[in-house]
Amino acid sequence: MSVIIGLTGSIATGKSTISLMFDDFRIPVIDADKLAREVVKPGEQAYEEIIRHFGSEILREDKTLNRELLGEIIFADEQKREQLNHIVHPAVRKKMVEKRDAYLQSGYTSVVLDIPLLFENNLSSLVDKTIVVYVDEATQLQRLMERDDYSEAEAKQRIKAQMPITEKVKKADGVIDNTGSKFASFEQLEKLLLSWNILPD
Ligand SMILES: CC(C)(COP(=O)(O)OP(=O)(O)OC[C@H]1O[C@@H](n2cnc3c(N)ncnc32)[C@H](O)[C@@H]1O)[C@@H](O)C(=O)NCCC(=O)NCCS
Ligand SMILES: Nc1ncnc2c1ncn2[C@@H]1O[C@H](COP(=O)(O)OP(=O)(O)OP(=O)(O)O)[C@@H](O)[C@H]1O
Repeated sequence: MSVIIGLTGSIATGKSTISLMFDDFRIPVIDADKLAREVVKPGEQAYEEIIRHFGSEILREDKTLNRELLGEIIFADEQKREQLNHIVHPAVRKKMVEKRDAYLQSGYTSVVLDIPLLFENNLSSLVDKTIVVYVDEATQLQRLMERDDYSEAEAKQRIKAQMPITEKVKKADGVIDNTGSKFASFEQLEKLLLSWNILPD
């Protein structure tokens, strides 16, 4: 029997950090953020739609998307964020399902979908179990500011664009508290997978 794991959390709580650890269990990970970058490459349908909605000012000189500028726009304006989500999310979802099914067909019995907005977008039906990567809000803010060099205001704006991490914890089947060391988080992941009887493929 196969198990699809939905890995989520809030911005900068450590999803990517935990997702790398699945390598040790030989469980493949499908990264929604990565797919969201692929579907907006020049020539893709979502790329054309973004230009129609946001204008060609949203492009860099080399015609690729100016992600920094688009981020500034959509995290400051909920309506614009919804417009972008409406363009990008269906394409990401389609690619995720295709990749998930390809892994299952090739014999993997466990697959991870790393989806930042899993609960916001009601995507629980795509997975069998959910893991939320948690850190307290002060740690989240500090790690986000350090990683992306954001001001406190910029970081808070991005945190506010998602469901609070405490709400996500309530919805999770399993929680990894990533406030401590990466090794402590790895141990929690290992324990969780064993408790679900998920062994390396
Ligand atoms: C606005 C964009 C261009 C900014 O790009 P940038 O390279 O700076 O950030 P990146 O894509 O690495 O996202 C970083 C984190 O921001 C958060 N985030 C991204 N988009 C959103 C959104 N629409 N709503 C809430 N949080 C978001 C996620 O936690 C994500 O992990 C980009 O985030 C984007 O295209 N967002 C829309 C697609 C989306 O929702 N992606 C997230 C999951 S599919
Ligand atoms: N246990 C930890 N101890 C110290 N730093 C950590 C730990 N886990 C993650 N970090 C750091 O915190 C930052 C955020 O982690 P990461 O990029 O994995 O978060 P994310 O949830 O994937 O973010 P996003 O939602 O933006 O994709 C990174 O700089 C990472 O190196």
